[in-house]
Amino acid sequence: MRKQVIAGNWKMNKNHREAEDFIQTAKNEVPSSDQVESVICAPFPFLQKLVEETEGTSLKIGAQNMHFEESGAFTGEVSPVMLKELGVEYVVLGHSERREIFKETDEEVNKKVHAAFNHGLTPIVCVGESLEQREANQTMDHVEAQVKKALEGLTDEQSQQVIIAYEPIWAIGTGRTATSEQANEVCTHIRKVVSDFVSAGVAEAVRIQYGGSVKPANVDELLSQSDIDGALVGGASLEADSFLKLVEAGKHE
Ligand SMILES: O=C[C@H](O)COP(=O)(O)O
Repeated sequence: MRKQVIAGNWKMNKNHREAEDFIQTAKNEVPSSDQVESVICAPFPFLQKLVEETEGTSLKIGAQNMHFEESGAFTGEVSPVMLKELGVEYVVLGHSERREIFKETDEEVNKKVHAAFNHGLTPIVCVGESLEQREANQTMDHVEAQVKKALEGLTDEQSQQVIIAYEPIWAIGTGRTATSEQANEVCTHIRKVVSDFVSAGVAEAVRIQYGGSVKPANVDELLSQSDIDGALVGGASLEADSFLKLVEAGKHE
């Protein structure tokens, strides 16, 4: 039985007060549970405060990106060492917005995954196809290539700890969710890719999230699918009530 992971990705939203209000409401409501792990991935300026506020609770804090180098002349970047020092535990890597807008490559994502493990951070690695790729029947090949490159050079144990987030780009922030069957079909394929590329044991244990317009109204059906082990949520993670409903759904799977 895999533990569900419900991760909120706030993207570039909220001010300090709003972040604080969210955490005050959510931190004691998030259950300590064997069934579900709860994470909020916040903008860099809020991380220190959020880590402090959630200490001793079951709500964990993640970043939304980082550089793969420990330090150096990389103006505007944040290193894994800095995140670890703050007490951040997770980091979203290779989100489609990073890949599309900031031109991140599969190679960079792989370097970041290695850097995350070198510094004790759990990577949430995003993969997913565009609408054009889906319509051209390239979804499975595209996602397979992204997963293999992300896991390249990892030990089996590290591969098992990676959280893979399948996010079809056409379903992100559009209100257009993949059907639970569409989402599960790709997540099942990802598990097979991990099985062939790493091992059957790792594939059985690795957690695969779905992301793309997940909300309280559709989360139960998505999480009930055989190969979906949680959700990476943008819009519906911005309000504490809504995030808590998603966590509650994860607890019941
Ligand atoms: O990281 C989260 C995803 O990009 C999904 O965003 P969304 O739930 O607003 O569609």
